[in-house]
Amino acid sequence: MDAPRDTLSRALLVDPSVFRRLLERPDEVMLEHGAGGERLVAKLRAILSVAILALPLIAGLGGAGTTQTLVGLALAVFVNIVAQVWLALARSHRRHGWLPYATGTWDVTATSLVLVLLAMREPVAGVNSIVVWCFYAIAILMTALRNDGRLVLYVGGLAMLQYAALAFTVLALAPQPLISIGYGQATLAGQLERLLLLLLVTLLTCAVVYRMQRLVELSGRDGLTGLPNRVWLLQRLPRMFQAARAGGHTLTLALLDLDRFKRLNDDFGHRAGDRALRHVASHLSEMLEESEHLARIGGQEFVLVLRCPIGSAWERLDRTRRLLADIPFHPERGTETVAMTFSAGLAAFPQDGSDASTLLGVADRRLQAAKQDGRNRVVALDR
Ligand SMILES: Nc1nc2c(ncn2[C@@H]2O[C@H](COP(=O)(O)OP(=O)(O)OP(=O)(O)O)[C@@H](O)[C@H]2O)c(=O)[nH]1
Repeated sequence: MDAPRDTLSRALLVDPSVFRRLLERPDEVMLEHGAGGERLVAKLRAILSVAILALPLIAGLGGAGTTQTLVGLALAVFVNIVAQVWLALARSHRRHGWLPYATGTWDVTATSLVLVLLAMREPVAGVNSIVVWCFYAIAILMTALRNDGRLVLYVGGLAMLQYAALAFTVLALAPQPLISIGYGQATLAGQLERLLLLLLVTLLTCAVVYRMQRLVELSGRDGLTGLPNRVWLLQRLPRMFQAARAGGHTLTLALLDLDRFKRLNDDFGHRAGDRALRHVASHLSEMLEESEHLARIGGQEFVLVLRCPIGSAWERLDRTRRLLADIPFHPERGTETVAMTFSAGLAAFPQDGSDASTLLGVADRRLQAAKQDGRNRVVALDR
């Protein structure tokens, strides 16, 4: 399935993995930011549509016929109504996955329709107007605000297809040569250049979206262990809670802190401490099941999000604690082994709280109790 995509991306001198990533569904946080981008685009469209109302009025004052002015006015009102509908949908609380595709289709098709109207009056105007043609490029560029590579490729592809159909129809049907004082001469080479420019704008917009996705991804990773970090966790937790509520299942948050980690750093140095953190991270990762997460939220602090009730979470984590303590860790070559242990506090969603800060607060209280009780233990209940 990937072979044709890979060939295409190689032909465009793009790493196939970049192309594949652009065709993937962006993660929830990117889509959430993209919904904000959709609102911004909807506002811009609404403002631009109001400005379009002035065009038939100016034409009327400039001597255009009454019918022509009224038709222009009716079209401008229609454009405004549609813009207001898009704005209302973009502002609604529910996120509509189809909305960016519908508005992208509208932006491109509205541009094509204006060019068709121009071409009906004067063929060369339809294919040589710079101002109207630029709206294709604007429609493509605006997809960058929605953070979705699939949308950029769709809108860019649609713009190229519609413009190619219009340009070749006009070139084939209109009397030659296609020339006018206001719009110059329309040639096949000129039209191919315009299509190439649309392709370039699409690829550049793809590059912007890809880089943005990479930046978001990097900002959510811990450089030492490669695990998700605090930012990642806090952004995703509300969605995880929503999904748990919808599915009617319990989640357990575990806040873990390595025991006497300062001593390990002091005795063997920071590099040994870093290796210990990676050692613990890889061991904790092994206990995760599907749709469970492990994040490093601070120096020697980790959070586990487990998809099970607090009782089974306690059993699983306590088993992991005992196993970790039994695995020999060599802080340095030739030195004796050190037992790595941790203390942890658990909190259950929705029983102990229904938001991240409450649950982390409860888990922290229990973690502190575990430390006070002598460390190397998991606490699931308040004393
Ligand atoms: N090597 C290394 N050390 C870190 C990192 N982040 C934090 N630390 C160290 O972690 C240690 C944390 O020490 P404390 O907060 O006093 O806690 P502790 O020694 O683990 O003691 P308890 O939590 O009470 O068991 C400090 O020495 C920090 O310098 C890191 O990324 N790498």
